[in-house]
Amino acid sequence: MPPTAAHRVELDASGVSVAYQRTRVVHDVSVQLHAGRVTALIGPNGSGKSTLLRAFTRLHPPESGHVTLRDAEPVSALSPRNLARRLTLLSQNRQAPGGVTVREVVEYGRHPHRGRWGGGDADGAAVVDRVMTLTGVAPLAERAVDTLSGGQLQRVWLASCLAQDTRVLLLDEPTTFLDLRYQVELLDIVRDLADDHGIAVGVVLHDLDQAAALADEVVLLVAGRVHAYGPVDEVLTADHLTTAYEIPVDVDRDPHTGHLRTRARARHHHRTLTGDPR
Ligand SMILES: Nc1ncnc2c1ncn2[C@@H]1O[C@H](COP(=O)(O)OP(=O)(O)OP(=O)(O)O)[C@@H](O)[C@H]1O
Repeated sequence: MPPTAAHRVELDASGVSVAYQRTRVVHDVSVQLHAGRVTALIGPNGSGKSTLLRAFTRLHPPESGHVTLRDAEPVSALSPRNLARRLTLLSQNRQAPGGVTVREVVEYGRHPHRGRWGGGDADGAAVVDRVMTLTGVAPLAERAVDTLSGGQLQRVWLASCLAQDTRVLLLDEPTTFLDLRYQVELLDIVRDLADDHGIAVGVVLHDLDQAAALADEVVLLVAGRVHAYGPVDEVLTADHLTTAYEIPVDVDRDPHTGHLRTRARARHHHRTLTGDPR
């Protein structure tokens, strides 16, 4: 179902273009993230997904276009502290700091809610405990983060983002490094945050079936431009995906879940079917 008036716009990106040095890699992209909705950003490697998320947070300010939050507040005008109260980004390849515990990293997520001298965050301890339990990192609380596995660390970063308690949650390939169980659990957590807490989620995913199962809307980027944008069924079509990924993609519906299912056709399928021994 398309977003309704009940789904307020939490982040509105309009005509956003982004460049590295002089090379423009995102071209005139307009996307809205709505309260209680999950928007998946998909597209081939290098199509601009991460760059776009970074532009939303002004880590990489757009060269043109506008990014505004609820009530038309421009992201560019907010103080770092106010911005950190409004949106958070779980980015790829964060480096684990040395000599810091899991609990300290998660507590760091509360920084925009603390007063100048570190006090004034009455809910902080409860929020930190809650998000550590939610993400399954509570048993690791006193471990040094630089001793964790990739998947454990990814969940700590997620907990730290959730501790920020923002209306907009941006996730860049959050299932990377996670084993099967935690991939499913993370996607469940994200869906619950949208459904139960009205969070607006923008998430970069490479797994198209995960996007189909999780998202309400999908943005398909190709070479920095929006190739298709809309409800899952309208974007995850064989035509769009075959054009975007330049490989034949079949789409059908999982009879058990009702979600769309995608399958890229490899050349060896053809050889197997035709009995070609090469
Ligand atoms: N720091 C940088 N300096 C110069 N060019 C960059 C930089 N970071 C990314 N790019 C280029 O910008 C384009 C978009 O990259 P981006 O990382 O946003 O794509 P992506 O869709 O997230 O890719 P992937 O799926 O591989 O993570 C690519 O051509 C990339 O090479």
